Amino acid sequence: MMLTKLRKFIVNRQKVSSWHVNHMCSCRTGMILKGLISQAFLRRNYSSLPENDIKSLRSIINPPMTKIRNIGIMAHIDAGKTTTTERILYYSGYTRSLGDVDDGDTVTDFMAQERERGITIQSAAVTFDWKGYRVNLIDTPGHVDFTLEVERCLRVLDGAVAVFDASAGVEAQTLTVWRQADKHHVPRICFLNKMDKTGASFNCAIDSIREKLKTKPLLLQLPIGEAKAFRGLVDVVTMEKVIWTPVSNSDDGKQFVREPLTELNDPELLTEAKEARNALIEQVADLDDEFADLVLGEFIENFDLLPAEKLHPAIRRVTMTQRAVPVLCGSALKNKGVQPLLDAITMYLPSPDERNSEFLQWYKDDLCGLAFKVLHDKQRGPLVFVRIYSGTMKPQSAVHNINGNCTERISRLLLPFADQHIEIPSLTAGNIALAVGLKQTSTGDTIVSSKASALAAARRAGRNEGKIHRKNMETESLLLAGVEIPEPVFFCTIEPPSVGKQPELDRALNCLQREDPSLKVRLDPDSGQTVLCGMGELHIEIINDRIKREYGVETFLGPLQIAYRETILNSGRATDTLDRTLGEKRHSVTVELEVRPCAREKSEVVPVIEYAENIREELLQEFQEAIENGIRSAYLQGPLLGFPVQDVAVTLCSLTLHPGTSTTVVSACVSRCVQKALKKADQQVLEPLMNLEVTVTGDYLSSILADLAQRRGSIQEIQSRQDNKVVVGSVPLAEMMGYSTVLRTLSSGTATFALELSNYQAMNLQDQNALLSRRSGLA
Ligand SMILES: Nc1nc2c(ncn2[C@@H]2O[C@H](COP(=O)(O)OP(=O)(O)OP(=O)(O)O)[C@@H](O)[C@H]2O)c(=O)[nH]1
Repeated sequence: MMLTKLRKFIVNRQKVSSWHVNHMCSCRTGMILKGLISQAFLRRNYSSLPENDIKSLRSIINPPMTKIRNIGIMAHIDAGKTTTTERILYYSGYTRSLGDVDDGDTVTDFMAQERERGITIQSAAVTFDWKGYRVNLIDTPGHVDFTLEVERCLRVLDGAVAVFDASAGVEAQTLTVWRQADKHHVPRICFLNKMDKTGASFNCAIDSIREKLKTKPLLLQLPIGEAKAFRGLVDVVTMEKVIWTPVSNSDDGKQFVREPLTELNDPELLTEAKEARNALIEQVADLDDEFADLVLGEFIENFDLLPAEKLHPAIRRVTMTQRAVPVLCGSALKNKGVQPLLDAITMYLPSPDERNSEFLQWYKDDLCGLAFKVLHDKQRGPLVFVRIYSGTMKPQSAVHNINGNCTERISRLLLPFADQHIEIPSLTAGNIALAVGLKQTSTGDTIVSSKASALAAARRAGRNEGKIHRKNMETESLLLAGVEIPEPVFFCTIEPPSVGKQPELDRALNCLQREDPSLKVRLDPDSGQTVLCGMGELHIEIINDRIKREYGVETFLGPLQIAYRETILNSGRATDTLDRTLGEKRHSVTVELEVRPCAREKSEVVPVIEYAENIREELLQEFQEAIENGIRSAYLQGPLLGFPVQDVAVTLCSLTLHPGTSTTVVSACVSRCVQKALKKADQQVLEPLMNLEVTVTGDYLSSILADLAQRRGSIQEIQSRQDNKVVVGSVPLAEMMGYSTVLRTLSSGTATFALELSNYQAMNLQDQNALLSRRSGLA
């Protein structure tokens, strides 16, 4: 019997490690302290799922694809994603008590650091059932430092819920995440949370969604009361009033009353709701021809006669095609509005088979999945979250990793139910699985059933396009698109307490890198020290913290430094020869090349490579690759300070090769020659320029502006948002070290800020000289 095969065991959350980062800060000292105090509650016990839920597993192990929803929750820091997720798990029966972020006992924020800091650092996947639907929910972090984590999740999601603080409307990070969701064409629903909060305004929040997100909000609900008076909502589609009232001393929001809105029970609200419904019908008819035909044909005289059952599918169509976004409201903290949100998720967001996945035709029924997250569990080793796109995944089976070109064995397969992992015998397409035993798989890898299956799919893909692919192109075409990994902007050295501990540190860094591709680790060629490169101060701080806590290695961090870039202001030309005899063989190459400035749209360390006409035609593929490798390696270390070079084009003017010269010698000579040419040009240091958004109450605005002026900041605009001012501008990263502490002091802990890389800009001569002197130890 299926049930007997289910072995249930508890995951000790503190042993499960994981990862993420970014740079946005909230001044929530009180909350952090509360989190620390609540350490005693960290081991909240979820040892048994309610009996009914265990039974329901029989049906939900492999539900029909149409009944699956892979959903992400995304938002700005503090909008209430974690609180909303907790309520969702509670109402769907997967937890027995309500977790509280402020008490540090939520299910999804399970890393110790998260509980202490009261923030969501890494996204945790949670599976649950709601009214016959299987929902896989990913709680994503709201900090800019963790943008990559958000994007990685968006890649595997079919729909998302954007949670807003109704008193703040659209905030900085929401914009970033919204753009990411646009990029991945993820249909969305908006949830205006915190309707109970002082300053909450449904209309202002809607206006800001319309203006800032440039989208069309579909008002499916109206709030009944705002701020302290918030009691419930009107379902505009069904014209029902939904009220949460405490039942027998319990205020957990499980019970609520849904009743038709009538002239008798609330005439004013009825008029308001009728207007909202008519506007909604017109708006949807404008966006959907099928619905427009229906309305024009049967209901043109009286929209009131249009039944909810006819409106729902039209709303679903415009949501799925991202022509508009349904908006709902509530207060997760006060336990209002979450169940209708769950209904909307199942009703309006797509199932896996409604999303376009072109490559699926090549895999047919063979297994194809994307590893979108790796966690390290001390007992069970790496736990890999896999979104299965086609075929079936089974424990005790081998799978082939296309990126790593290796075959591995899955020992067990788990479903992540709240904070328990349930062992399952198989999982089919559309689901999100947790695979145990994959030791080589990293975040972003594509997993298939075997190498032969990958090749068969490659042949189908090749045939489809009517051309023969080169071997590596075949493989590439079968990879599920990964996530763009942003360049780290901070770095610092990291050392173990003794040389003997270095292997342990290396092992820890290896594991952390598999989890988090935005963490880069390199060896300083001059000092031999290990260097950590990350996305923000918080990123590096958390990595260091995890190495200590989870891997037991005491570490010493060097001072945090900025990742500058270098470029040139005019062209430079150089010639170089490398002539070596190894054994009996002579390797000799002479190169002449020119470097010149070449502005690019994006700040990328990707060289533009050109060839003089006569060279290109005669050049063998292997030598072309050797030349380009040489140029790329020269780009990694600029002539001024050894930072990567950008916005420089290289033209290979001439190349003389002695027959039999190895490609390694060619690469080395080209690399040296590029360095020589760069030195001949006028060089320039580029510094990271950050987009900054500070939200502050009016009283503190002037001191914050004065401080930014001293930081070489430039202010683009100051917006008003409720009682707050939002300062939007840009500032060099070098001036933002320790800004969270300064901001906390300047604003008595009330301000928040978001920082995100804009681009790299030239330093002025004075600052550049000061930097060069500092780096050479002269100042
Ligand atoms: N008034 C009010 N406060 C809320 C509501 N929902 C959450 N909060 C509070 O807002 C704060 C942030 O809530 P979280 O759920 O941690 O928000 P988050 O979006 O997960 O935050 P990060 O993980 O740090 O990005 C906490 O103090 C919550 O108690 C709500 O509906 N109303």
